[in-house]
Amino acid sequence: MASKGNGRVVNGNGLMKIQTHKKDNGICHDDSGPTVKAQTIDELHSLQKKRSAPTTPVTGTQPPFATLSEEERHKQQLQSISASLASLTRESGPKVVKGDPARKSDNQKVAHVHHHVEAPTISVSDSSLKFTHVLYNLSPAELYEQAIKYEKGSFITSTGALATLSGAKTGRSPRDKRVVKDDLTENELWWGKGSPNIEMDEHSFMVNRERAVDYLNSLDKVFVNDQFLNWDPENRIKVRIVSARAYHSLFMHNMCIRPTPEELEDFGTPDFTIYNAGQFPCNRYTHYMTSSTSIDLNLARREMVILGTQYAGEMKKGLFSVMHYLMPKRQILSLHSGCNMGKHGDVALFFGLSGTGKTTLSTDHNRYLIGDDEHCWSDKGVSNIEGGCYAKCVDLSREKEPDIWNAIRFGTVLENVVFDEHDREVDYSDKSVTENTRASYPIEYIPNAKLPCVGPHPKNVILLACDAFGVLPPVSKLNLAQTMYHFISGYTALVAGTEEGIKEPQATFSACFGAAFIMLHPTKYAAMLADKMQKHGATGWLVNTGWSAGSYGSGSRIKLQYTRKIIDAIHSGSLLNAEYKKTEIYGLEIPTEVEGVPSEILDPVNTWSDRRAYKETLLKLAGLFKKNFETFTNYKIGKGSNNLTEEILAAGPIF
Ligand SMILES: Nc1ncnc2c1ncn2[C@@H]1O[C@H](COP(=O)(O)OP(=O)(O)O)[C@@H](O)[C@H]1O
Ligand SMILES: C=C(OP(=O)(O)O)C(=O)O
Ligand SMILES: [Ca+2]
Ligand SMILES: [Mn+2]
Repeated sequence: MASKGNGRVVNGNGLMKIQTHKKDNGICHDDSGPTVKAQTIDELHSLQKKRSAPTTPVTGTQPPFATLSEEERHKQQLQSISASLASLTRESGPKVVKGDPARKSDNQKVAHVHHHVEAPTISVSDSSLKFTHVLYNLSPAELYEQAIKYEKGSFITSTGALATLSGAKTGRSPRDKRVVKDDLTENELWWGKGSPNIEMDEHSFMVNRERAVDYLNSLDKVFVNDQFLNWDPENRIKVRIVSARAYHSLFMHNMCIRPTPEELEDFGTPDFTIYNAGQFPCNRYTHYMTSSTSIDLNLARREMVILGTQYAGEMKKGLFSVMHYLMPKRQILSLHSGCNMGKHGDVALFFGLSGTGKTTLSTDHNRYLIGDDEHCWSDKGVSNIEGGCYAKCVDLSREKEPDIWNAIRFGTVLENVVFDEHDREVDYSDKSVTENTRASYPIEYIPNAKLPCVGPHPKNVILLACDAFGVLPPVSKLNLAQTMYHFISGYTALVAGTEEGIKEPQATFSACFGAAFIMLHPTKYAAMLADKMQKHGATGWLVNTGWSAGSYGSGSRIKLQYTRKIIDAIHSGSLLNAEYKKTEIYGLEIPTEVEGVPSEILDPVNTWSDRRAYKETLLKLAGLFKKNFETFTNYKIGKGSNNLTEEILAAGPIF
């Protein structure tokens, strides 16, 4: 709208606007609205987006009077990112600039403040002549736009979550994990039978690292997340994740601890860096490679390289492995467990393998959630390693798991789910893509999250096993030796291929309920756990979240509602004072009554119609426990002349 000299006003469409009053009496106000401050459409659009650095990339609207120190800080930060992306063998890396290549103005702005990795020398290859744009700590909204624009299979669901596809891999690839064996790690780490640490040499690592870095540098843009691990401020670890997909960047934004703008300003150089080039395969001619997927950990270089898998859980669990190395060095126990706290400060840990209920049971409407998967137990108490949760969503229902259901909204990454193409309602029962559908959300999406995610020493240590054989009691109270026995065993049972009818359950034993992630020998973690439980008077429990009244195929999974009642009774302390009886073979103490749970299910023998089949199955599983434990019989738990080791050996099934 323009004002003409004669006082009449012309509308945008050229027609005269009727002037009602134009008096300065202040009674009637001008309702035509203020004019915008923009001179052009582009400027107008630029006003729509408020500047909020530093979690957003540097934009062309940066004030011209930016102080030198701020510029210096940006420069240092860019240099740090450039160094991360630099090729270690070629003459130079690409030119790294911050910002989205799709936004021309950004490029121009940054172009004259950009910094090379190194000045090009005599021999220059084409790769060093291009720019790689760095999308640095983008916000969820920006990452949504990137994903939807550029990543096939990205959609917004009816509740606002970002649905993505992880590609060919919909779960972790533990057999493709490699750890660099050098003079230090050779002696420090757990190698050999049962260990997750499959060796590779430094040179092969560098081949894969170069491959990942070259791939990332060949792209127009990469995502960089600078974040933290561990809510214990004294033991916080700075991590950088370089990735090629907005999906990966948003996933890590949710899963790691999000820095405040101030913390990001002072981030400096990371303690650990992940190069995720998951879309690109490793070269199978590279020594130690047995497939085109490789997840490589180099503790000396503090780096991890991912090739040939886009499953995002690989990054989260990869960092967890790093914590399993770093924390015990500081006398801190790292735990594959969920953790929550009651109103009176009573903390419970939930150990268990994938799918046994850590996330489901630690997310409890009546308690504060400290975390669902990865924790540290130090002399001060417990702390969550992560900033988010990663829930299985197969058969998720609003009624049974309302808090997880409600957390699936804007900002949440929904992996591999199936939804209606029009209204985008997710069908959580649909396993067309995979059974391992997942939701990743920031922990504060759970209404009673405990922020900061720390708590006092645990009172209860709950070991979860999904026993598809249906012979373990729904709950047993454990003494310390039994807790150690079951902790080192790390039992659960998987149910094989659901489509092809009924199959035999498959027993899995995974030391410390996380053999895929531990770096040291299991007895190191077990000794620390025993020590801490003893010192702080924690009680151990074994909870079967699996089958009852028969094995998988004839019995059925214990109702979540009953498991929750059992967990409630543990938390309240009422179960500690219940009446107990001892089971045969396993010698487990089982309660005769738990409020809200039918008493007949508490002893599995009562639920099986065929008692002989029960006994056979019980013995079969006991045999598997025994066989698995053989590898540990030569190890001593803890130092000194304690007899815990012998007690632990005697705490397993006896027959
Ligand atoms: N009795 C039960 N206790 C715990 N979980 C159960 C039970 N019955 C069914 N479930 C289901 O099992 C799955 C447990 O998965 P989750 O909590 O994500 O495991 P984890 O975090 O240990 O990997 C969830 O889908 C949950 O709904
Ligand atoms: C992310 C994972 O953890 P969990 O299944 O224990 O939640 C995983 O095992 O890939
Ligand atoms: Ca988990
Ligand atoms: Mn979980």
